Amino acid sequence: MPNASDTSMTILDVRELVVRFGGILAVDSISFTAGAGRILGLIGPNGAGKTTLFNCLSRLCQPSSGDILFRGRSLSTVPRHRIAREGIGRTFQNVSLFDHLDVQDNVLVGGHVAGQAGFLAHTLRIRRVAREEAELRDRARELIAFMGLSGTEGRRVTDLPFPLRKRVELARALMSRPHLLLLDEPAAGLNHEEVDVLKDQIRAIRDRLGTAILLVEHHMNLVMSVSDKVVAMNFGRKIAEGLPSEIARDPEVVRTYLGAGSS
Ligand SMILES: Nc1ncnc2c1ncn2[C@@H]1O[C@H](COP(=O)(O)OP(=O)(O)OP(=O)(O)O)[C@@H](O)[C@H]1O
Repeated sequence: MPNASDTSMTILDVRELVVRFGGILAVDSISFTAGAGRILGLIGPNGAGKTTLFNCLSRLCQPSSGDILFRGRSLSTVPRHRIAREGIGRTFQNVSLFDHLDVQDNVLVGGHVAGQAGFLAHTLRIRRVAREEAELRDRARELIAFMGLSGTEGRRVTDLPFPLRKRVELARALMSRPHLLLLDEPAAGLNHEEVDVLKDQIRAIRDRLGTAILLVEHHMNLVMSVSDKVVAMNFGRKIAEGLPSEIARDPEVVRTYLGAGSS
């Protein structure tokens, strides 16, 4: 059983992070760590600051102060377009795929951010690129199977039901072999059976690929059953941090969130 306070293998170290939007303090001096190969659940009611924090991790949002260390290095100077190369992958709350492409090509897109050959080399079609392409295709095939999408490779993503589109997005995020995967409400729009499948897939990403996951989610059952550690937020502040069982009985969490009619 992982220990929530074990920081010996820290992959993410959020230090006194503050984000202001004009007069609004969206993130109010948040600090926490996430372990390598562990699942961290981030919960809180609407407006708690989860998305803002999440966006800082993928560099879509610039903190007002504080720092985020990823694998011991500050993200403060990493430009947004380099974040995948740094080893951070993400999915979006509203699935974001290339509608005119099929499943395989959508997944392949995720591999090109991590490719070594670069755009010019791709254009010239040199041998190294051909080899790299073949490797990427193999990996895409593996991940498509891993996400239970075998047989859909040639289908346009717009022809797939929503739960499968979400899986395509996950497979694409995994193509770059992220050390940390940011999942923004992956259970949104899924029914009970689909959430059960998602639970298994999230655990498999941790256990078989060794990827750390930061999970922002309103679906309490999902968060509590897959997370190794949970951080609870309210009004931009961290109100609790610990094992799911500790968070579930934390009085402030119960008062501000769990008692507010969650799933
Ligand atoms: N771009 C922005 N400009 C101004 N205020 C913002 C902006 N983004 C977020 N906020 C405010 O910051 C606070 C935190 O919002 P945030 O979206 O991070 O919360 P959240 O926990 O993700 O909520 P939800 O669960 O509804 O997605 C809210 O008061 C919100 O209105």
